[in-house]
Amino acid sequence: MAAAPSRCLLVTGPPGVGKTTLVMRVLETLRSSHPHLAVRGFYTREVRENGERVGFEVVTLDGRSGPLASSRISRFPESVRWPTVGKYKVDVASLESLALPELQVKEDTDLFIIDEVGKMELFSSAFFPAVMRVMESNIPVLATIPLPRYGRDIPGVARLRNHPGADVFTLNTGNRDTMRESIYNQLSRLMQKR
Ligand SMILES: Nc1ncnc2c1ncn2[C@@H]1O[C@H](COP(=O)(O)OP(=O)(O)OP(=O)(O)O)[C@@H](O)[C@H]1O
Repeated sequence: MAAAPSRCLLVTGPPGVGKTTLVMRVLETLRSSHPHLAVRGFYTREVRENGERVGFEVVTLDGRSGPLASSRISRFPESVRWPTVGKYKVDVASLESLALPELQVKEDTDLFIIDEVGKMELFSSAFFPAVMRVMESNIPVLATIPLPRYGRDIPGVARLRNHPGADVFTLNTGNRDTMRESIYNQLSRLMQKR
C-alpha cells in the first residue's frame, strides 16, 4: 500500500520566487476540481503606491483585507513602539484580527492556507500557537515559510520545517511549475479522502 501523503505542505524559497503565486494557483485549480471545498486562511500581498512598495496587507480567503506592515509613518502614532522589519512597521493588531479567526481548527474545514509564517507574522505571540494547532490537527494545510538566512531559521519557522508531519518544497525559478503540480496532486489526494 502507498504511504499516506503528508498533510502539512510547506513551500519555501527565496524572496520573490513565486511562493504566493504557487499557493494561489494551486488553490484555484483545487477549487475548480473540488468545487465544494471549505478552505480557510489568508495570504499576504504587497501594497504599492506610484510603483513603490510601501507595505504589505493580509487578505483572508473570503476576501477581507487589512494592513500587515507599512513604511508610511503617518499610519503609526509616534507614541507607540512598533515592531519593525526593515523600513516597515508591523501592525500586529490588524494581523491578529484578520488571521487568527481564520486559523481556528474547525472540523468543517477541508484545507488551511497560511501565507506566510514569517518574521512579521511572528511578532504576534498568538500567531505561532495558532499555526501549531493547525499543524497538529487532522486537517490538511498549505503554508509558506521563508528560507533560512545566513544558514539560520527564524525560531518558530525551524519548528515547522522540522515538524514530523511536514513535507517541505523548496522553490526556484526552474522547478516552480513542477512543484506546483506535485503540490496540487498531493492535496488533491488528500481532498479525496475528506
Ligand atoms: N511560475 C511563475 N511564472 C512566472 N512568473 C511568476 C511565477 N511565479 C511567480 N511569478 C512572478 O514573480 C513575482 C513574485 O511572485 P510571488 O509574490 O508569488 O513571490 P513570493 O515568493 O511569494 O514573494 P515574497 O517572498 O515577497 O513573499 C510576481 O510578479 C509573480 O507574478
